Amino acid sequence: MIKHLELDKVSVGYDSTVVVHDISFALNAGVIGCLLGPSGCGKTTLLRAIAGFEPICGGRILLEGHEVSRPGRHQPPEKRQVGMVFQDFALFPHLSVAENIAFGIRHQSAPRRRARVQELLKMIDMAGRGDVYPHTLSGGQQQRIAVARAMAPRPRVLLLDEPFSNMDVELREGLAREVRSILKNEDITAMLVTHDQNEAFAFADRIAVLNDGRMLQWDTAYNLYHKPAARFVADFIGQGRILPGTVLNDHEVETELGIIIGRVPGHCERGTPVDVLVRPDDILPDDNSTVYGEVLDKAFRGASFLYTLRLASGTQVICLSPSHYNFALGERIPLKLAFTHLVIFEKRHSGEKTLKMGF
Ligand SMILES: Nc1ncnc2c1ncn2[C@@H]1O[C@H](COP(=O)(O)OP(=O)(O)OP(=O)(O)O)[C@@H](O)[C@H]1O
Repeated sequence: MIKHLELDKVSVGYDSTVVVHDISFALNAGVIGCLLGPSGCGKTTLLRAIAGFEPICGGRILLEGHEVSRPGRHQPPEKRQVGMVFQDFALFPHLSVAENIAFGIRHQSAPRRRARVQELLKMIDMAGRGDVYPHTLSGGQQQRIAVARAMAPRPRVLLLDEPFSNMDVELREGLAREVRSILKNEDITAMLVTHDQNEAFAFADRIAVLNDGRMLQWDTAYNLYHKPAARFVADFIGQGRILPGTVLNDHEVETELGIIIGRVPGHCERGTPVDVLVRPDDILPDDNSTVYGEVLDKAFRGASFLYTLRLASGTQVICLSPSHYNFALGERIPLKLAFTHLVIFEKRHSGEKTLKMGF
């Protein structure tokens, strides 16, 4: 399988300050990746290095197997055949929708150009609207046109820098899903930058979680949620709380809620104190249980309630339950464990080192 985009220990800096350290991952043809992380973690810097706008100070970047960046040498952006989509669409206001899409293929023959524009208009669900001007369209329509324009020359890789962050929150996920299916339709290899995990989950096949210029995990959305490789990933992705526990053996951890079964890393001996990650879907109300939590807060989500519960020790956990369990604030509710993945970390006071999680 050809690796369309490959980063091999890439570091990027400004002047003498390195802001992105040792990043390695690869995208096969047609795969959509994402750089996800908080503000200032280096996402845009890395995307700009892939596009060729920033030189790198360590490692190598390869496009379709060809080296395009290494320290002291890099191919300019216009030679890389990389498409870019930006947050502000950057459409040309004086050009029609069709002319915007045709911009990157203006050197092709008129019949080829027309055919490609019609094909893309159809793909973005705007067939017959090629003559209108961008300002008459919604933000979502304008962003789909920006994507079509970037796709027109069939780039090796399409890079998208926070393309949905100008949209209303309710529209973002839907648009991310729509654009994903447009890219998948043409088998485009792409890389998205975002700080919004819902967008990342809706859009990407593989996600790199970055913090402070370092990549902590390169994985599927499912694994980032259920098998976080570092405490930061566990905190940043999804909701969850930490429950103190004690290792009993290589497959059991004892907690206040009962014994949790999973794979415990080999170096954790019996008696090791650990922090157990508890997701809202790891706990359920159960009338037959003898362990209780007091309802401190509840949020109605239609099909479900999200309860914040205080256990007897004072530890708080979150419980996502079907909405027919309608408990009152202050009520004590019986709970059972519904763990499918055991994720444990060394106690905070021993530093941020992650125990390889068991699951
Ligand atoms: N042109 C520049 N010169 C010097 N430092 C820069 C420059 N651009 C970014 N930085 C620094 O590099 C680090 C990473 O910035 P970058 O913009 O890549 O982060 P980001 O994750 O994309 O953040 P955001 O989500 O806020 O856009 C930050 O500390 C930032 O201050």
